[in-house]
Amino acid sequence: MRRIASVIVDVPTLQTNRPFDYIIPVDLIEHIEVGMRVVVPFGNRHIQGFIVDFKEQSDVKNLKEIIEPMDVTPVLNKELLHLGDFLSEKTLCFKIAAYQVMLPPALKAKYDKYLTLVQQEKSNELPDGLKKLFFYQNRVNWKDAEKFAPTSYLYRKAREGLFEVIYEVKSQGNKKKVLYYVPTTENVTEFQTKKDQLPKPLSPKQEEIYQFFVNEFKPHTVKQVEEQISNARAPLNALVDRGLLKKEEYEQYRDPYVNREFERTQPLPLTDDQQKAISPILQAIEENQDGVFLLNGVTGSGKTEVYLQSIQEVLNKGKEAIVLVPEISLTPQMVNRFKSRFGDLVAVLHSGLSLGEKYDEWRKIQRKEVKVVVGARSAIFAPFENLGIIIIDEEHENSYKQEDVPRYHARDVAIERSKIHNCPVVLGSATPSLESFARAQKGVYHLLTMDKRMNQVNLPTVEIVDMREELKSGNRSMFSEQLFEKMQDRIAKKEQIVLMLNRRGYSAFVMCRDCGLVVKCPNCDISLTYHKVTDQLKCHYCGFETITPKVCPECNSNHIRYFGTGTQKVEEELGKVLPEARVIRMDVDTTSRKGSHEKLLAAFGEGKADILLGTQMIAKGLDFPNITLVGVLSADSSLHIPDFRSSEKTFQLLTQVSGRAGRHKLPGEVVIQTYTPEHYSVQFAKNHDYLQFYQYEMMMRKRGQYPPFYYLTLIHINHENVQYVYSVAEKIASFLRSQLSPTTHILGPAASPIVKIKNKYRYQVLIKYKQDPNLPTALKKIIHHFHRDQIKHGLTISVDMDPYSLM
Ligand SMILES: Nc1ncnc2c1ncn2[C@@H]1O[C@H](COP(=O)(O)OP(=O)(O)OP(=O)(O)O)[C@@H](O)[C@H]1O
Ligand SMILES: [Zn+2]
Ligand SMILES: [Zn+2]
Repeated sequence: MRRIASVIVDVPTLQTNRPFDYIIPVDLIEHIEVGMRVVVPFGNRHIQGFIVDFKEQSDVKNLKEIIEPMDVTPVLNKELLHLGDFLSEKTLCFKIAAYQVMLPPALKAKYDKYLTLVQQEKSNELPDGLKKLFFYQNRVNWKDAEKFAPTSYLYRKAREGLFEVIYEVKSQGNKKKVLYYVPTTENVTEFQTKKDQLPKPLSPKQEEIYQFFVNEFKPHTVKQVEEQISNARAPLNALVDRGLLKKEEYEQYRDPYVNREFERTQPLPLTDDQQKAISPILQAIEENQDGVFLLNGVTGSGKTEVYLQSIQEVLNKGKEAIVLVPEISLTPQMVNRFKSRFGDLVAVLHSGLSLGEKYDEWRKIQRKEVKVVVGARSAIFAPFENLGIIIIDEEHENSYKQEDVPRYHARDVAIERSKIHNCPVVLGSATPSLESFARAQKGVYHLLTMDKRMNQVNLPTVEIVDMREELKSGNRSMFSEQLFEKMQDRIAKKEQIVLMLNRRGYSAFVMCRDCGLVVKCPNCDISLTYHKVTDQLKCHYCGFETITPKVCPECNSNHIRYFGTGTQKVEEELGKVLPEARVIRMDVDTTSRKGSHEKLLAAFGEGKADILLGTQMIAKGLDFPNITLVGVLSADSSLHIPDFRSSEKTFQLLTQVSGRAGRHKLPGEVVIQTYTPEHYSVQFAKNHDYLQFYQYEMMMRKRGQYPPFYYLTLIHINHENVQYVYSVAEKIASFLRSQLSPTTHILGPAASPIVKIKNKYRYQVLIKYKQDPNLPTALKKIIHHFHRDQIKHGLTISVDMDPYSLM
């Protein structure tokens, strides 16, 4: 008899990072399963927790009882619970944080629980009160339902499939409601009586609609009525006035792609290159072999088709697939390729969806209504139970690493899941991360190469322009002569242009020309970003906002103005020098509204603009046949970020954006403007030479003792008092020196590149090591030791076992 449940409670502290035992109430014993969430008493509160195990007995006396289950079916299956342990080991996070990150955010927010009646035909079996509730609504609040039926009855029937339990996030934010016209009586007979008792007869049109409701006695929308009766709105409202109908709003099932039609595509005959690349993948699928394939295919080599046909094989075997793409390239273009091939079998998860939409997509996965998930990082936790492949497109992207707790990398989770499911992982990129390529070179990953573009199309020719020379020869514009001439040429030929402003770690700021003051955030050590539309200055770390000062706060000069070649400024300049060009601008400002990203790209795809101007968000994934020119306005700004990966990032960005040109029949050209033309990132990008870049960069990494030669761990220590931060950081560093191997390097403590965020000073200790078995224990000891100070004094110590941002 399972009498006792072990529960991980939702209190993220060191003391609670272990299961607590609770008694299962007798009437719930048959409903409760491992992986469900429950409400339990904890101290004098009621909190959430996850059941991780059952026990016959407990060593603890006076156990409390579980108050109620929150789920009808487990939200975490056995595998996901295991992944939770894996995450908590690997990233040193609390278990509860690991479980939470695997669930859609709607399940973490405050919500109401509803029931919907799935088996309509059985409505007669319902207890009377409940029957009435369902008569009027297609969903009933759980609390209301409990007034008419015992809780255990509701759970039992839900498990039998009579109801479905739905969680509705309480915030009104993004709910989609639809207006229904509802009969005001309980049944048709009363409806007819009520009509007969009306003082005046119905008009012919009203009569028609009345009959419509008699025939189908349930709530209808205007649209539903108008499928049979035209111009129904006015008479419907008249029937409301006359008391036969009432208006009610219900929420709709939200499918973000519901009104989109996808033309079905068929598999393309593969080229020889694609054939060579896919066959070991298909073999691994066939033989249920885990293993990692690194698909290194140049831009436009047809990697997507390799993914699609691998997935087809997986589906043929009755299994499921996860495809991760970077958030920013979750463009409709990418999504369409999967939807067009696999139709309704595809669920899409990205940050543009509302909480409710995300939850709906997640439920489709859980209920096995879909077989393929295309999504950003967190889609790696899709609750599939029969995975046949995991694909990570643009595997070099930093966005696969989560910067918050739990600080996991989706690639690591993918590999862990592939071992459980005995399925392959495919990492695809034209510019793989150094770490992955090094593993492939060592034979840890299986390297697959596609070094030619589709249909013998050449990679675009790349011209490097030294902007220092331009300036010397008197060109003060932001466009070099070469780029400007080519832009004129393309506009005349009605071909399209992509202009990228490399803004990594760089944005418009306000500076005083007299005293040099840059306006900074009062809470954070970072310059405020200028937003032209609102004429405001904003902090990207803490959200601080202020209007732009008209005089310098330091010296009172009125020569204060905004700097930085922001996209807005380029747009203005284009308006002056190429007034005939139609420009679409894409940056954080123009894409902040839901769906705007996709609208802008669609417009560009339809040829409604000559120039697509944007930040690095336009560098990836776009596949438009008419783009024949790519211009990069400032190749170097990403080179000067204090990060050992800045050369790699620059090379990747330049190669990716170049890859947008000349992908189909028309040949492509690229112009890269730079102040450091001699830099190897720029030079190797010019020749599309990944291999040479790799070799050179590996040499640099070896010299600097950076990954992939060394592993890194970064500890951040934050507090309002700078002396206190420093002394804690000192203690941590010297403790580590006493514990770790002599071959491990401990750098710091040092002030972080961003010294202050949200009024907290930041110090860091960086650990570089090849192998250090004592490291996890030493780190855990540090966390234990400072635990009290963290809670009491607002100290924060964060540990990142694989940092991608060293700021
Ligand atoms: N076997 C094939 N036959 C004909 N066309 C193909 C084939 N495979 C792919 N294509 C087409 O080639 C183009 C480039 O393919 P795709 O976009 O997949 O490249 P990619 O390798 O993902 O490039 P990037 O890394 O730049 O995104 C697409 O328009 C695609 O439809
Ligand atoms: Zn000044
Ligand atoms: Zn700030």
